[in-house]
Amino acid sequence: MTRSGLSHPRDPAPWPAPSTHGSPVSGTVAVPGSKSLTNRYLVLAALAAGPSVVRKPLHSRDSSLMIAALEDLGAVITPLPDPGPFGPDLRVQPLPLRHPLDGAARVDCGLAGTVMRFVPPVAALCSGTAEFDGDAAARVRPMGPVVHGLRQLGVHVVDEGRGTLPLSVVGTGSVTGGTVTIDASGSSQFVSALLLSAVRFESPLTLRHEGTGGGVPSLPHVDMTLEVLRAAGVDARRVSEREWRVSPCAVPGLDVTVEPDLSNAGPFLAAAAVTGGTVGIPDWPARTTQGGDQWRHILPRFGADVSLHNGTFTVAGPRELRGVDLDLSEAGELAPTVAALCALATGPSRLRGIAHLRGHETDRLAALRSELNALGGDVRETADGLVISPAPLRGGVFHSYHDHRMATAGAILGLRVPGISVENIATTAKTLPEFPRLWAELVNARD
Ligand SMILES: O=C(O)C1=C[C@@H](OP(=O)(O)O)[C@@H](O)[C@H](O)C1
Ligand SMILES: C=C(OP(=O)(O)O)C(=O)O
Repeated sequence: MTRSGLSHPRDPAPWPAPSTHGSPVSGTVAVPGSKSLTNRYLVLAALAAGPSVVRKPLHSRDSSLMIAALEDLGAVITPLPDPGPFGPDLRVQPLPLRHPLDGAARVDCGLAGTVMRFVPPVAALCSGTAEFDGDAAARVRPMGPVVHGLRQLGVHVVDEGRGTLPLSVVGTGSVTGGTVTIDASGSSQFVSALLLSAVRFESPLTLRHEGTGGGVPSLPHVDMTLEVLRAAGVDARRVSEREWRVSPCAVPGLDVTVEPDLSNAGPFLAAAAVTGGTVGIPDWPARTTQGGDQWRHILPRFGADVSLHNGTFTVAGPRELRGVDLDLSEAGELAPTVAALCALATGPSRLRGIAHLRGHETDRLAALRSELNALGGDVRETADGLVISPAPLRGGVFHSYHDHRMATAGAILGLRVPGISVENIATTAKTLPEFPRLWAELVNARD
C-alpha cells in the first residue's frame, strides 16, 4: 500500500476561511469513514487468522500511518479495484503468527494516538525489536500506561523513562495474558490498545483501571473496541466501568464496512448551527458506538433543531445560539468544535470533564483559550475544561498547532467573523484530507 500522506502536511500561507456574510449555510455533506473504526478494523484484521476486507475505510494521514505500521510488522494491505468517492476498499493479509521481524522495524506514529497506543502491543506479538517514534508533538503525548501494561504482561519495553515516545518493544512472539492494572484516566486508548491485542495473547486478559485522576475518558471508544471484537466473534466484556476482559481466539478474516466519521461531521453540522442554515449528513448509523453520535444531544442544547430520518441526520440552526453547560468527558474529541460554537453563542458556556485534552494532538484547552482570546474572545481555562463568555470576535490568524480539530474550529469561526484565516489548514489531512474542498462546496452552495 502506498505510503503517500506520511509526511507532515504543511501549508505555506494561512487559509482564508470563507465567510457567509450573514447568509445561512445549507446543504448535504457525505463524510468519509471513521478514523477510530478504520484503525481498529485494520489492527484486528492484522491479528486475524485469515485475510480481511475493510470497506469504505478512511484514507487520511492517521490511517496511512496505521497501514504503514502494520506493514512494518509484516501485514500486507492492498487497495481493491473500483475506489469509492473517498478511496479504495482494503484487503488485509494478516501478520503471520509469531512473526519474526526482519531486522528492527521502525514505526512512524506521526501524531496518531491510535497508532502510538494500539500498535506497540501488536509488536509484542511479533518476534524482534520494533522502534516507535513520531512527530515532535507526539513525543509529549502520554504513553506510560501502555508501557506499564505491557511490562506487567512480561513484555520487554525500552523507553527513556518519561512515559512518552520514543520507545522500543522487544517482542518474543507471544504474550501471556492475566490481570493488568493501569491508570487510564489520561486516555481511553490505553484500554483499547491492550484489549485489541488480547485476542492473540496466550490466556484471557483482565484489564483494570485504577487511578487518582478520575475515570476513563471517552468510554464510548472502549465500547467501540469491545463491539468490534464481539462482532468478530471474540468474547470481549465490560465487567464494570473500570474493568474489561477479553479471551483469546482465532479471529476469522473480517468483512466490514466503516461508518462515516460522526466527529468529522461536526464542523459541517456546526456550519448550519452558527449561520441559521440547514445541513444534512447521509448514512448516519441508527446505532453506533461513535462518540460523534452525541451531536444529536449536544446541538439541541445550543437551540438547534435536529432530526434523523431515513439515515440522514439534519441540523437546522437557531437565530441565536444559546450558551451551554456540558460534560464532554465521553466525547472529548468534539470539544474544539463545541468551543467554536460556544464562542459564537449569546450566553456564557462551561465545558467540563475534559482535562485529558491536554494530552491530545496539542494541549487543546490552552490552544483554544489562546486562539479564541487572540481574536477578542473571553475564555478561561479551569482544572477540567473551559469557561467561554460572549465577546465580539475580530479577524486574525487562527493557529492550528498541527491539530486537525483546531483547524476546523477556526473555519467555523470564519463563517461568522470576517477576516479569519487558518494557519496550516492542511493539518486536517490527519483525519479528513478533503476538508477544504468539502467546506468550500458547502459554503458556496448556500444560495
Ligand atoms: O480510540 C480512539 O479511536 C479514540 C479515543 C479517544 O481518545 P481519548 O480517550 O484519548 O480522548 C478520542 O478522543 C480519539 O480521537 C480517538
Ligand atoms: C484526539 C484525537 O486523536 P488521536 O486519535 O490522535 O488521539 C482526535 O482525533 O481528536
